[in-house]
Order: sequence, then C-alpha cells, then structure tokens
Amino acid sequence: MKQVDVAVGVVKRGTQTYVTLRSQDKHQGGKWEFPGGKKEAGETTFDALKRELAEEIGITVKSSEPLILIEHDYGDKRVSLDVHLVESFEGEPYGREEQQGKWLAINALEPEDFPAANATIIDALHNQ
Ligand SMILES: Nc1nc2c([nH]c(=O)n2[C@H]2C[C@H](O)[C@@H](COP(=O)(O)OP(=O)(O)OP(=O)(O)O)O2)c(=O)[nH]1
Ligand SMILES: [Mg+2]
Repeated sequence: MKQVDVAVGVVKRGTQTYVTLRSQDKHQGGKWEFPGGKKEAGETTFDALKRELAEEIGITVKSSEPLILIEHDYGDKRVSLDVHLVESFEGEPYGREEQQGKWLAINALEPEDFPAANATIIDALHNQ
C-alpha cells in the first residue's frame, strides 16, 4: 500500500488558524486541511514545511515546533503526519494555488470538515 510522509503546519495567530480546502480531485478532496504536503527525499519536516507553506499559502516560515505525530491508515493510503505549530512566519497567508483558505477560531474547528486523521490534531489543539 502507498505510504507517505507528510509535513503539516498549523499556522497560528492568536486564537486562530489558517485552513485551506483540498481540491476535489486529490486524496481526501473536498475536505479542509492544514497546509502541508509530502516530504521529499532527504528533507527534514521543517524543510518540507517551509517549501510547502511557501508554495501553498505564500508565507515564509521562520520557526516551528512539533505538535503531534500521527500514523493513519485510510485503507487506500497510509499517512504519517508530522504536525508542527507555526507561529513565527512572514507574509499574509492566501490560497496561492487558487484553493479557498480562511482563518478559523481553533476552538471552533469541526473534525468532520477535515480528513479523519485530523481529529487527533484538533484534540491536541483543544487540549493545549
Ligand atoms: N496537508 C495536509 N495533508 C493531510 C492532512 N490530513 C491528512 O490526512 N492529510 C493527508 C492527505 C494526503 O494523503 C496527504 C498529504 O499529501 P498531499 O497530496 O497534500 O501532498 P502535496 O501537498 O505534496 O500534494 P501533491 O504533490 O500531491 O499535489 O496527507 C492535513 O491536515 N493537511
Ligand atoms: Mg498539500
């Protein structure tokens, strides 16, 4: 089965986080996500976060801290999500790949709007 290592960034400003809509044609398409993507060979999670968040939402990540590591099996694909908090960044996030994006209150995040693996991320954020 396909197995991918993914760097995920919870971009946080005060009590809010920036989420984007996954395009319909992708794995878990139509769900909201925290920006991020597959790590390339030899990349650290931080390297991948910097690259993916620049590509997807146009920000420059200055630093990040690990939040949680999640292994999830979707049946058609297994993902390992290395989720980092990103509170230090430059630029204003926007959907740089034409995807929708918005700031949401962390305490209002609804797990059912996200891929199943994200329920654990949302729990971790609510328990911070
Ligand atoms: N970015 C992101 N991916 C997530 C989240 N939750 C979750 O299950 N995933 C899964 C969906 C995908 O199978 C995988 C991310 O891979 P991706 O397809 O977005 O990777 P990528 O950005 O490199 O995109 P691409 O090259 O395929 O266009 O992780 C999340 O909150 N954010
Ligand atoms: Mg991505």
